[in-house]
Amino acid sequence: MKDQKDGAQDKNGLLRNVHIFDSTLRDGAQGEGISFSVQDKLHIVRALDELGVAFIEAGNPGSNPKDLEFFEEVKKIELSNSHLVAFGSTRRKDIDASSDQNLRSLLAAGTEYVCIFGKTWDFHVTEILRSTLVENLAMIRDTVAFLVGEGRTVFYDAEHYFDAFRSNPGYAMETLRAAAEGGASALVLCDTNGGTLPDDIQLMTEKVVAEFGIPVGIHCHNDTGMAVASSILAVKGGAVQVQGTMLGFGERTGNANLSTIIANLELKMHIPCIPAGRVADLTPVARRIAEIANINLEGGMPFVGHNAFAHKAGMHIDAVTKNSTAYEHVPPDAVGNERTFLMSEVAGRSMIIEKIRKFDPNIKKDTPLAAQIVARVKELEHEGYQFEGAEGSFELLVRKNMGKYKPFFDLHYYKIIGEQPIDDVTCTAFAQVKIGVEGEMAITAGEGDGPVHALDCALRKGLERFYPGVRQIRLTDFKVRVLDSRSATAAKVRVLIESTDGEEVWTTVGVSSDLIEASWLALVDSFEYKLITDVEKRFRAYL
Ligand SMILES: CC(=O)SCCNC(=O)CCNC(=O)[C@H](O)C(C)(C)COP(=O)(O)OP(=O)(O)OC[C@H]1O[C@@H](n2cnc3c(N)ncnc32)[C@H](O)[C@@H]1OP(=O)(O)O
Ligand SMILES: CC(=O)C(=O)O
Repeated sequence: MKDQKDGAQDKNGLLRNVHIFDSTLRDGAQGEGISFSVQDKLHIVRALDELGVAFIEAGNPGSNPKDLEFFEEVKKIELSNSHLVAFGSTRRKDIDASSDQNLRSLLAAGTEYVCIFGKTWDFHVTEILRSTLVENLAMIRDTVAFLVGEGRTVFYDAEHYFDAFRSNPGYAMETLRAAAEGGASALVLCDTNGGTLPDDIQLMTEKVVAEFGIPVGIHCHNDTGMAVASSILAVKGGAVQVQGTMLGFGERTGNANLSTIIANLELKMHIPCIPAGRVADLTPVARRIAEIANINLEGGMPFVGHNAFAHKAGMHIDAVTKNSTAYEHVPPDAVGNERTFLMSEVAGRSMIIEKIRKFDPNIKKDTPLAAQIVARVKELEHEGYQFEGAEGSFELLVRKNMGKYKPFFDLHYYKIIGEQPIDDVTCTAFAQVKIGVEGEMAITAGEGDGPVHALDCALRKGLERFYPGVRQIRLTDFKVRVLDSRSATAAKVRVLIESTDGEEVWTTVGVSSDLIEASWLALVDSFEYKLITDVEKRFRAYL
């Protein structure tokens, strides 16, 4: 790494002015609820390499057999943009570096890069290591020198650097000097407890940058909610390596979120930190990593969340359709995300017009139809509907109001019989449905694990004969929300059903004071949505 102004070309010929050091697989794995299998780790390595982070801290080979197995497996992957880094601590006190088992494991991992953390804070040396300040300096110097002697490039993580500097600045600097003397290639300042504010981070980073002729890095935890800001200010203070985790995974409140940092460095500060053009892969990579980690990516996460470019207020939607910069700080596709408009009672005609254009590209904003649909949406939202997350039902509503909808079946009745669960029998409900399709009647029955499942089975059986496409529908989510809990059993409920046919995913909504009826309404919308879109697909294929 060189000076930020010059940029640095690594051995793959990539120019980066700041190096991103991803610790998702190490510090991220210390987050609650995160447990990566070896396969998960390999998938994440591929995703990060595709994004082009410079370094992937892949784990602690001295920690557990899973990390050891991972280091064996990862050798088989050829990386295009990233370098793997093995992580561990300085040698144990009062022994030779060469006989330290953890350091032996680090060498066995076979990575060119190694990251070593050591104690910077005098209090940690005496109270946690229970050693002397002099021995700690020797542990740092010996460890780095030993690994460098074995041909490794060593980054030195100064644990608790900022607390240490406040407590005993002279000793904090001595620890960094010990690492530099050992041959460290970067000094990384860690806000381990995450309690330092961004302006202090910048000042204390500047001091180290001025003192040592070695690249300086930053590693922030998010305990004050400012890890991203602190990392950015450290860069302003001269740091050229930023450590963090994708999506901010990590112990306690997490680590600095690299998806936010990368976007800000690239798009706001114009500091290259991943290969040119790759910032447009940020959202798909972030979502893939969330998927692998089995964590729900927060909708409101900057740049990559589902809501990062979702507009709901009518006036905002109107403005964005005229000129997106009116309410967007960057174009969503700059980070691989998408703009969405959320349908709700606070929407206006512009929002509706965008939806209607799918069916009639020539429609104008002042058409009475737009006002009619807005009024109907607002009326239904007043009754308890919510179309924001129910695009399927909203689309049917638009079609019905435009006269572009013909029902596929008529319901004559449905009946539910609840059963007490019997040992070894999973079905707890029975439903009967009578429908008519173009003059023909069908009475079908279904058993299910609960009344909605039973209704789904009965309706599906009735429709399959006429519309074989319904066999592809699978219900993937079912959510119930009580709308007025003060009315006890008479309260209205809103049911949202998510369905898929393997290609598309759609959500539908039903509202009633009766849970079964609300579920039925959402279920019928789901089937109708599938049927109408199938008809249209066939029609388009025919054309
Ligand atoms: C800030 C950070 O995130 S640092 C990384 C923290 N990550 C982890 O702890 C996850 C991986 N850790 C592990 O798997 C285990 O802790 C191991 C395998 C590394 C060590 O396990 P054990 O040998 O059973 O030790 P244990 O975890 O109970 O205690 C830690 C030991 O390391 C010592 N230690 C802590 N930091 C350092 C350091 N920088 N250099 C040398 N020794 C250290 C402690 O003094 C303690 O030794 P002691 O019992 O002689 O006082
Ligand atoms: C090294 C590290 O993870 C820390 O100090 O926070």
